[in-house]
Order: sequence, then structure tokens, then C-alpha cells
Amino acid sequence: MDLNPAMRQTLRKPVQWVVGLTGGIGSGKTAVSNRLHELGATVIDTDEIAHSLTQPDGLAIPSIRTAFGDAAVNADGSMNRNYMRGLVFKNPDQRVILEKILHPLIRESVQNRLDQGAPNYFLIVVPLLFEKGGWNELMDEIVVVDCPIEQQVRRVIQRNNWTEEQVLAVINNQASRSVRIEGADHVIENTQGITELIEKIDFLHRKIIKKAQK
Ligand SMILES: CC(C)(COP(=O)(O)OP(=O)(O)OC[C@H]1O[C@@H](n2cnc3c(N)ncnc32)[C@H](O)[C@@H]1O)[C@@H](O)C(=O)NCCC(=O)NCCS
Ligand SMILES: Nc1ncnc2c1ncn2[C@@H]1O[C@H](COP(=O)(O)OP(=O)(O)OP(=O)(O)O)[C@@H](O)[C@H]1O
Repeated sequence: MDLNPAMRQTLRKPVQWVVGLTGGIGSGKTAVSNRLHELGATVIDTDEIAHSLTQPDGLAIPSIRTAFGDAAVNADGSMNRNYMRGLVFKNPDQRVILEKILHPLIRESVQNRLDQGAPNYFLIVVPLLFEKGGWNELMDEIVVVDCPIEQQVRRVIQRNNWTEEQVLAVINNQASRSVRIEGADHVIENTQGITELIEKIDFLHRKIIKKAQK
């Protein structure tokens, strides 16, 4: 599924411990990364970077306009996310074009942040860790947050007010749960409430810290 050779540009591994966090849409990546941030992880979130690259006058906007036309850019100069979502999750060819614009810029930003160092360990949130090449090599360990597809769908409908069809369109463009679980060093099952999730994350953090301090 590695369709973007630019993603294979090598990222320089820092001296600090690096944890990769991935999971399908709505699985709970942000919930996990927010808690690990509170506990002291230095979080680099590739979704957040992608958002900042597509804000008004974001670095990616000129290329997005050239590739997808004026309809892809709002009047304020930000990417039109509704338009692009409708386009790319129905048309893998278009998704690849958008990824070819954004992914090299995302990697450059990740490298800049890695170069700034971290007091404890890095947590890099990469939704497409198993779909795209070049991330595995950077990670000392990989954490997958997982729940059944029905739960992903319910959570995203509630959070984003999307239809079931919209959520499934994204899921169909992502790796399967089994592919992610096979590649994981730790799986956080996020099937219960937030309290249970926090307990699991706190336990995981203590394990990570022990390895990061060796
Ligand atoms: C398609 C876009 C415009 C939709 O925007 P929207 O605001 O609806 O979603 P948002 O950016 O918040 O992403 C939400 C989730 O969608 C999934 N997702 C995003 N991009 C992709 C993709 N290229 N392939 C599969 N799933 C994706 C991820 O689970 C992500 O966490 C946007 O996701 C985008 O610009 N995607 C390309 C950048 C990318 O690949 N990001 C992932 C970082 S590795
Ligand atoms: N254990 C849980 N109990 C209740 N709600 C949860 C739980 N875990 C996550 N949620 C909620 O589900 C939604 C999806 O979680 P979150 O945003 O963390 O997922 P994500 O993997 O980051 O999603 P995306 O791929 O879209 O960025 C959020 O509204 C979050 O508050």
C-alpha cells in the first residue's frame, strides 16, 4: 500500500526513545496522546501538522490550489476540508496526489521537531504508520490503539456529525485492524470508558519511561 516514494525519505533517529502511536480513525489516538502528553511525553502529531500546513496561507496551499483548483481552497486561504474529504476518500488517485503534496512537508516538520530534542521520550502520532513506508525505522516501539469498527463509526459520527458512509469511506482507505495489531509492540484496547483508558495509558507510560531511561 506504499504509494508514495517521497515517504521513504529517511528521518534521522534522535538519541531519545521514540514511540509511534497509530490506530484507525476514531480509535482514540488523540485521547491517548493527550494523556501521554500530560504525563511528560513530547508529542508530535502528524494530523496536527497536516492541519497547520493547510491553514490560511499554509505552506501546502499553493500546491493544493494548483493540483485541485480553486474549489479546494476557501476564501480565507485555508484548504476546503469538506471538499477534499469528499474527493479523496472516494478517489484513491486523488488521495495519492494530496499525500504527495503533504507527506514530504509533514516529514520535514517532524524532523525539525525531533531535532529540538525531548526531556523524556517522543510520541509520534501517525495515523498511516503501516500504510506508508519510512516510519517503522524511526520507532523504538509501536503502540496501536484499537476498537471494533462499529465503535470507531459511532465515535466519529458523534464527534464530527458525519454519516456512517463518510466514516466507512475513510476506514476503507486505511490498513485493517489485523495489519495494525500484527505490527504492534503494544495494543491498547479502547473499548471501555475514558477512566479505563486512562488506567491503561498510565500503566503503559510507566513501562515506556523505564525503557526510555535505560
Ligand atoms: C482528507 C482530509 C482533507 C480530510 O480532512 P478532515 O478534517 O476531515 O480529517 P482530519 O485531517 O482531521 O483527519 C482525520 C482522520 O482521517 C484519517 N486520514 C487522514 N488522511 C488520511 C489518508 N490520507 N488516508 C487514510 N486516512 C486518512 C486519519 O485517521 C485521520 O486521523 C485530511 O485528512 C487530509 O488532508 N489528509 C491528507 C493528509 C494525511 O495523509 N494525513 C495523515 C497524516 S499521516
Ligand atoms: N474510551 C472512550 N470512551 C468514550 N469516548 C471516547 C473514548 N475514547 C475516545 N473517545 C471519543 O471518541 C472520539 C474519537 O477519539 P479520538 O479523537 O481520540 O480518536 P482519533 O483516533 O484521534 O481520531 P482521528 O483518527 O479522527 O483523529 C473523541 O470524541 C473521543 O473523545
